Amino acid sequence: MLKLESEGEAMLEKNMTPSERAARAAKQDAYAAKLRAQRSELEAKEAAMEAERRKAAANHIAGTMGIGRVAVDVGDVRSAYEYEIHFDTLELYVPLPASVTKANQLSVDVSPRQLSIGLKGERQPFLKGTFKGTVHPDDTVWTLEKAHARPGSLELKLEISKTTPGQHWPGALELPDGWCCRWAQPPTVPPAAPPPAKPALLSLTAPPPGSPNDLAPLSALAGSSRTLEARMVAVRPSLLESGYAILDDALDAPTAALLRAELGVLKAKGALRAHQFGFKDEEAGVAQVYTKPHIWEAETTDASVAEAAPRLLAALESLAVPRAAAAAFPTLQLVDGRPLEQSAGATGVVVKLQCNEGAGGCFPLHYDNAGPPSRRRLTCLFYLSVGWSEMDGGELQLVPWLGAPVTIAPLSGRCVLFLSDIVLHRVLPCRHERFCFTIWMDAIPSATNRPEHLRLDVRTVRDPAADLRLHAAQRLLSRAVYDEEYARSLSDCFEGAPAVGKALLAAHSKHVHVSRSNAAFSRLADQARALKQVTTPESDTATAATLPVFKDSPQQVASSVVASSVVASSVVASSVVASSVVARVLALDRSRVHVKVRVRGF
Ligand SMILES: O=C(O)CCC(=O)C(=O)O
Ligand SMILES: [Fe+2]
Repeated sequence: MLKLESEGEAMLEKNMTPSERAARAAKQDAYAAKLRAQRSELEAKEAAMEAERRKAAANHIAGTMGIGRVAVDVGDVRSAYEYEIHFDTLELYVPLPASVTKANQLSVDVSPRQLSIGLKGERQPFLKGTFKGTVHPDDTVWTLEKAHARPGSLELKLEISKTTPGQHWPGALELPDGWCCRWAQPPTVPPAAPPPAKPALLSLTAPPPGSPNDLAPLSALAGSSRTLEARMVAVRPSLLESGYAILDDALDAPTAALLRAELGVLKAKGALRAHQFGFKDEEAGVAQVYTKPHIWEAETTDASVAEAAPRLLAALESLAVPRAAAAAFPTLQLVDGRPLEQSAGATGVVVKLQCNEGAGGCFPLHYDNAGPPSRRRLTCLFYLSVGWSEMDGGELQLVPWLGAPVTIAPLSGRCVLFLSDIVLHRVLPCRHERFCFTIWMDAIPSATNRPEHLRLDVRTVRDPAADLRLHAAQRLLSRAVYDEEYARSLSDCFEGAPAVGKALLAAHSKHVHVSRSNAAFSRLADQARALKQVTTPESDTATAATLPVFKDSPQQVASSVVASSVVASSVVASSVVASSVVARVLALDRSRVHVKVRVRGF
């Protein structure tokens, strides 16, 4: 019964008949019932909405229309990718290796169930997974954006349409078991912080007190091959575009000193043997084995090494150079040092330990892969000469095809990488004992010495500089083009063994003579020689005088300008970014200035 509030209503009720009063009460009851029904309907609706909201909130946490950061064990990388799931799209944000600056470096493959993202030319993608729902691959947009969490670097943004809008997705991608991002780089380093002055790639920690000259603990090297890989990735453009790259401080000072000491022990124990090489004397028609003066060597597989320096072997093994190089240069199709299938114990990797005696030990011009049966693709040299000075000699000289020779001091800790079948090189005479080790890495069988690398159709070579710059067929022309340089390097190296030197020189001249009997070949060689003379500064003559001190005489100013342009062209020619360039005037005459250029901070 409704309570009557107003005085007027009370008066009305007083004057009503009983039947009127009953009818009125029924009407009021019906109205109240209707109100109650309406209220409970409203409450039910609100409850349903609240349930919806709670469900949506629960789903949000589980990933539907949610966002997530997927942390995977990727070494230094904090997250593999981030995602946002919207009503009808999935957005992924994938951090990229520092080497990626353009979208066309990436290979992005989207199928209805799978995603794979990698660097073009690399065998393995760095991110792959199965979508937690299905997508329209054709309705996918991907762009490179500045990574909001890592200033200075880029990330890949993918917008992918879900096939069923509004569908619940419990996350974005299912990653394969044990998946690991292969390009690990350190985004944890705050971008504003200055990088460490010269981080060493590979470091054996200092020996614990009381165990001098101990190479343990090698566990300190765990992860250093990843650092080496990252530094190799950074020089990949230089290696692939100019054929060589230089990594300074690849070994830190204590590590280099320890390795050098171990090599010294090997030498002292007689575990290094004199360098020998086979050479077929065409006149005699038989292959002979000769000894190269003042060069002592051993391979790490030699029993003498395992016996004399077992810790050295363990240390070299721990540096994991082949694994890092195979991962950093996938287009070279290198083996990675693990035993090869079907070839009992062979790995395709050779590690040579070397000592050049100071009595002039050197190497004449050669390619490390001169043709079959060699499969060498990458040469990695590590120098160990503590306190090297210019007086000591023993520089490695690379001769990029028709380009300016690059003279590289064997500075302790320095690593030089070059393509074994494409970079002609020699070692200048040593005036001081010099230690180093070389790691040669083979490529898979079909990757080197292919038929087109072993013959030269002279009619198809239009521009001998450009066409053969990175082509192993340059080896066929090399002796004719660098005739005098081969001869000079042979004389330098066999000064102490004149009979051998004479035989080698005669064989070289004969080789050039025979190949030049083909007129087309000879023309091509001359064309290449002409180009070589244009691009090769005469850099290894006369006495040094420092360049930038000249200020007063016009001739001196002019010489600075000429020298600077030579410096600039050498730097460009060698595709190197230099932090400092030292140019030295070696000789000055009326028309030319001969400069020696040293580039630091590759
Ligand atoms: O000692 C060097 O710097 C390089 C040696 C070399 O070229 C070789 O062993 O093939
Ligand atoms: Fe070599």
